[in-house]
Amino acid sequence: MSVEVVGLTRRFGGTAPALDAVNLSVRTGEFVALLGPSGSGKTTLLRTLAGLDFPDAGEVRINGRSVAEVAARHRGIGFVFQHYALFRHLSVFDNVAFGLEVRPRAERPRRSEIAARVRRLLELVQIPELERRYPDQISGGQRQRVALARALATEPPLLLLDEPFGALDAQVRKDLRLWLRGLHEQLGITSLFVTHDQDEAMEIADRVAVMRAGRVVQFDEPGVLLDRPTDAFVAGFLGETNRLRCTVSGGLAHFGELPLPPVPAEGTDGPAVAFVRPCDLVAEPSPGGSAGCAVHAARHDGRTTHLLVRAGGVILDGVPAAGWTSPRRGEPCRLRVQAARVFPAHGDGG
Ligand SMILES: Nc1ncnc2c1ncn2[C@@H]1O[C@H](COP(=O)(O)OP(=O)(O)OP(=O)(O)O)[C@@H](O)[C@H]1O
Repeated sequence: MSVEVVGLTRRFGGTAPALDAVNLSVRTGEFVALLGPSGSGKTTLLRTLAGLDFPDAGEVRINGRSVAEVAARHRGIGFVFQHYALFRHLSVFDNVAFGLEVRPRAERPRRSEIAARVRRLLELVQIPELERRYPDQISGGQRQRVALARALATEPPLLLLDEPFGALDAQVRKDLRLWLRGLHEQLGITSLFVTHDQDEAMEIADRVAVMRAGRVVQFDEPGVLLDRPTDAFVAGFLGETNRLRCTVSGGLAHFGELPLPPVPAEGTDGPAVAFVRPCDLVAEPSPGGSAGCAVHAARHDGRTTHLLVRAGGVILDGVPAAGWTSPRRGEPCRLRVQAARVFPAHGDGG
C-alpha cells in the first residue's frame, strides 16, 4: 500500500501550524520513520493518515486515491499508539480477537477461524503461551507485542506506530525494534513509525523523514541523511557532531579564535556554522604546545575512543590520531579537520 501526503496543513489555533504544507511519498513495502524534536508534528501527521485527525488543507492518498471521505476504520490501517492501552478486562486472546469480533456479522470470520488467526498472531509475536493472561499479568514488552498482534489481526496492509516502544527500557527496545523490522519484511506490509530516538530510526528504517516545526525538512535513507544533510538543522540533529561558528571567505571557513586550520567551504561569504563529526576531528600530539590545544579527557562509547580536547576555551569531541595510544590529560596536541559541513549561520537551527 503506497501513501502520499500532499500539502497537508493542520492548525490547532496557535500561530504556528502543527503541520505546514507537508509532502511525503511512501512506497509500498517501505519502512519509514518520522523523526523530529518534540512538537514537530509527528503524531499529528500519523493521526491524520489514520483518519483520527483532519487536515485544514491538503490531502492523504492511499494507493493513489484520496481518503478524505474514508472513515478511519475503512482505511485498511492498523495502528499501535504508545498510550493506546489494551482492554484490561479482556484476556490477551480476546484483546487480539477484538478487531475481528466487532465486525458486522456478514464480514465476521467464523469463531474457529478467529481462534486460529489469533493463535497464529500470538506465535508471530512470540507469546503463544500468554493467551489466557490479562494485561496486568504480563510485562510492558509483552503488552507491546499484544498491541501489535491486535493491530495486525485485521491484516492491514499499512501499519502506523507511534513511539511503539517508548515506555520500555533500552535493551528491550533494541530487541523489539529489530524484531519489528523482521516482522515488517515477513508480512510484506508498509509501515510508518514515529520516534524521537534517532538510533532507532537510523537502525531500522528504509527512509527517515526528519521533521521540524510542522515540516518535513529531509526525507532520505539513513546514510544519506548522515553524509549529505541538506541543511544545518538536519546536520546538527543527527549523529554526534561538533557545532562550530565560523566565517566563510574565499572558499574557506575560518574559525576565528579557535585553534583550527581553515577548511574548504562552498557557498557565499559570511557568518556560518560548521558541523564536524568526532571521527573527522583528529588530534595528534604537539610536544611544543604551540597549537593551543590540550587533552581534556578520553571517552569510550563502546566502539571508539573519543578524545575531548580543550581548544580556545571550548571542549571539542575528536579522536586520537592512529598510533597515539595513551594520550594523557593536559598533554598538548593539535587538531586536524578531515571533513566539515558548512551552512550559512541564519539557517543553523537556532
Ligand atoms: N489536540 C491538540 N490541540 C492543540 N494543539 C495540539 C493538539 N495536538 C497537537 N497540538 C500541537 O501541535 C504541535 C505538534 O504536535 P505533535 O503531537 O504532532 O508533535 P510530535 O512531534 O508528535 O511531538 P512529541 O514528540 O512531543 O510527541 C505541537 O505544538 C502541539 O502542541
